[in-house]
Amino acid sequence: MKRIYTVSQAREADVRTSQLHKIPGLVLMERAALSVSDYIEDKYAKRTRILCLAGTGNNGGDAMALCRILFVRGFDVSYCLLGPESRLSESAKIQYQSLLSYGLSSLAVEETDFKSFDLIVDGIFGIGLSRDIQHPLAELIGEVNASGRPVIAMDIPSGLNADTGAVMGACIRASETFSFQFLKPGILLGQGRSVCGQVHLPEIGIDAIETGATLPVCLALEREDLDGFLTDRDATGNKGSFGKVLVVAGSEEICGAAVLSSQAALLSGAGMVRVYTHEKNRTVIGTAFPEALITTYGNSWSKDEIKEAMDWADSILIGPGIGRSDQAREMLDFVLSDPALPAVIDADALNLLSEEPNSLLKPHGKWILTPHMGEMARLTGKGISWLKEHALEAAETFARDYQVDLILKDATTVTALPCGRTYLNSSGNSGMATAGSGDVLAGLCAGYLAQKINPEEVAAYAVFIHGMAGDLAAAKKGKGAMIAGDILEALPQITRDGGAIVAV
Ligand SMILES: NC(=O)C1=CN([C@@H]2O[C@H](COP(=O)(O)OP(=O)(O)OC[C@H]3O[C@@H](n4cnc5c(N)ncnc54)[C@H](OP(=O)(O)O)[C@@H]3O)[C@@H](O)[C@H]2O)[C@@H](O)CC1
Ligand SMILES: Nc1ncnc2c1ncn2[C@@H]1O[C@H](COP(=O)(O)OP(=O)(O)O)[C@@H](O)[C@H]1O
Ligand SMILES: [K+]
Repeated sequence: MKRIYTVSQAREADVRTSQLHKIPGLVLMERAALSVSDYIEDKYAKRTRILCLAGTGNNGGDAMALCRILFVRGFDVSYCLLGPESRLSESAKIQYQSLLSYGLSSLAVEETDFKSFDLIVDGIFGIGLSRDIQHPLAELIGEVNASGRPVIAMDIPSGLNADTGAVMGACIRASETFSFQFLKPGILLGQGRSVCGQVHLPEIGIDAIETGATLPVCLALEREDLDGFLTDRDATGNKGSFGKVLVVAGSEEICGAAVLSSQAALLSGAGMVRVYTHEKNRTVIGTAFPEALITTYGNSWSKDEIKEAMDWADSILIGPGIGRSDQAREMLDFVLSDPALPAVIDADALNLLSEEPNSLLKPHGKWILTPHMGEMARLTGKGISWLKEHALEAAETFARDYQVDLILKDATTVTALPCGRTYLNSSGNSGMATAGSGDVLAGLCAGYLAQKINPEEVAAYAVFIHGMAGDLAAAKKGKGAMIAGDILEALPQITRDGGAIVAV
């Protein structure tokens, strides 16, 4: 599991390390530069022409320290200092003076042809970027990007907001990013994934900070974390003991969502799935998914029937394809009046809730909400572009205010828990932007909930596994051709192998 630190958390960790362990910032800077120079030495020949672009802050200090180390190691390296000497931070000034002592002075940037270098190092801005980049640096960044040369970004590509992933005026498009010690949210959110390239996380000796109510922990799951998630299936278990899922899905006009979500619930390992749907769907669901139990309603639905199904179930999923009719609203109200049943609330159920979000405030147990950005916009009244720039904050606030697990689906899905812990998902790909993909995720969540597998963290793990299945589907079919059924089909490939879950 990787830690993700916001700018203020990264700064707090730096200060803490310096104060508690008496390690000066210069030592951390040296280690940051060493981690990149070791990498360059492994990957590039000594004749490689390298240009380090250095701003006046500590990010520039990192780049100048790197320039010195590479020079001492025999590389053909130069640097451009992008700003007056008078603006240099304390540590950057020391790095600059050290370079001068080796006889290395800064190239004049206006006379520098970026194309004449084989590798460019971006140390213009790091986490200290505080406003939009403007002329002339914005044009310079454009020229670096247009040069077509590989770029290694120190800490974060210059111009990327480290907290949100928004591009601030202009942004370096890096082929590789060395994020020192901790990931930053902006590397995964917003434009981060498209401008960071391959991300490295070198240890440079910064202490992890203790995090509490004021500092929520943000994490990224990795494949190894799944080892402890799915426990061995009890050899003596039966279909009743492996969890029963009630899926309230589909309506008179819509059927596919019910099939996809209920199949995902069963493929998660749950013992039984019962679909509660409109009678018109019985034949289609029975044919497409003969393993499902099916209970149907017609023009009117029966409270007794759905209550009986809820009493039977260990978890419920409500929403995919239920529409926004009065009937759907009544069913949703009834289902949510049972605080004991763990529930996944998806799709149309979220749209219905957005008409009266206060109903989320009534007492409840485990509720997982799975909005995409459009549904989140309706739930919160905020615009989609605002939400995209504030995904982390929006998800954390919603989870805390309504005491629900909030899965905010996007290219990088944010899962926020009411306790303050948040996950940014790193699996998955753009091929998953295909109709029905979200239904599969909702079914997975309900399936794991019914099995009572690590209920606290189940939402984040389901998102990660869903993304892994999407990656397998993309490998097999291609991102353009894969459909939600391919994600379903890939789920069984994520299997246990000697205690470790591996994608085969
Ligand atoms: N501390 C540690 O222990 C370690 C820290 N490390 C490194 O330090 C980095 C953080 O360094 P930092 O705080 O000095 O900020 P940095 O990103 O260099 O930029 C600040 C300068 O930019 C300026 N500026 C901002 N926006 C601007 C704009 N749009 N256009 C123009 N100017 C703008 C700003 O000016 P001001 O806002 O004050 O006017 C200031 O002069 C971090 O990312 C990592 O690489 C590593 O060495 C590991 C150990
Ligand atoms: N570019 C992308 N990269 C990774 N995952 C994506 C991307 N686009 C969409 N997804 C994932 O695909 C799923 C789409 O869900 P949703 O929008 O609810 O689809 P639907 O309503 O059609 O089922 C979500 O889990 C989302 O995180
Ligand atoms: K940078």
